[in-house]
Amino acid sequence: MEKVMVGMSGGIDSSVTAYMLQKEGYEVEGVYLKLHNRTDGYHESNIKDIENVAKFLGIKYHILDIAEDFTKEVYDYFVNSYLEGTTPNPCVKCNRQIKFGKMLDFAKEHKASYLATGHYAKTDGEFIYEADDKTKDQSYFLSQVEKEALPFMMFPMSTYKKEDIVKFGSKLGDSYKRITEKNESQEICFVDTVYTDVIKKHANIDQPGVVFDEEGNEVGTHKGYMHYTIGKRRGFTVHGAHEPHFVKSLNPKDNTIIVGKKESLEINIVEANNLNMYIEDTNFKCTVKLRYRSNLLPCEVSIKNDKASIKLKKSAFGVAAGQLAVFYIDEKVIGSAWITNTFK
Ligand SMILES: Nc1ncnc2c1ncn2[C@@H]1O[C@H](COP(=O)(O)OP(=O)(O)OP(=O)(O)O)[C@@H](O)[C@H]1O
Repeated sequence: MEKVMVGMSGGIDSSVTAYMLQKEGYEVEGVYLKLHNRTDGYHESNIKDIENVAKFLGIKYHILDIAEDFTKEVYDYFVNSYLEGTTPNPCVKCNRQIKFGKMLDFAKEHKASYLATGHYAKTDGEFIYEADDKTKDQSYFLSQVEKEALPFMMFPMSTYKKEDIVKFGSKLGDSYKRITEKNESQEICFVDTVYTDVIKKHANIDQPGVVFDEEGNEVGTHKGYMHYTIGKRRGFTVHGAHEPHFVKSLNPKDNTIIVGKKESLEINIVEANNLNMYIEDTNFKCTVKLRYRSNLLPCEVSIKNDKASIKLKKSAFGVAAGQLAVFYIDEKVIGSAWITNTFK
């Protein structure tokens, strides 16, 4: 029997994933990653749920304490990005380094042929594709996973709707029902409220500063640059403005922000580095997502010296350095790169 290691979070998707793979005839084992050093009962509660599911299915489960790696690769990067005035994407880092890095290594060490998760995405071992449930699709977050990892990945949720998984799970017995009654996990697993609450633990974010317009005129005040991301339009003052103003850039060095009217935030060219490509081509046409919840924008990409220059067919608004540009052809992810600069 082929073995599959399932990354189990204590949530419904990964719990149903384990059930489905067992029904398909795989030998299933689970692994729970302790990603943070939390002492508030968070891990204990997740592990209890996993234990119940494991008992119900009659499977083995492991606990892997990976908090040190997670802190270094994901958490510190997240905090530092805000200090540097960029907008991070911790889930993308986690998928590459932790879930399909360290957790995959763990699965292989335990002689599993595959690592399955409850992500909403598809893979054929060569590429990643959007999931059928477009409202839950997580292909964006998976696009930095190394090409070498793809043949080992399984996403049994790929063709399902989240609501159907919840309905299905609630009928599987008490251990599953309990999980469906939990609150949905938050978007970023270590952010309980808002990102600024996390950053506050590491820096004094409430240091008022000056707001400039694009011509360099002092036009107002703000609460501290770390409160803002590109495209934000609230929480700062612009004296005498009749139209809404948006954050155009953040300057950590002197704690200033530059704001402009909507049209001044429109950009046509995006530069990105640290590429992770699933194709060999260096000049191609495709569509690109410049943040998770954005539309697919038609573009032309040219890659040179591990840098991508992305020429958009139509201008985009509020594109932030630090976010990921993910390249698609139809539903297929062909690669991704981290945004460094944008130009009109
Ligand atoms: N702490 C963890 N340990 C092991 N695997 C995890 C952990 N957190 C997440 N995963 C895996 O990654 C998948 C996607 O994570 P995400 O945080 O998006 O979960 P989710 O959408 O809330 O899913 P679930 O309902 O399974 O929690 C999960 O379905 C699970 O397979």
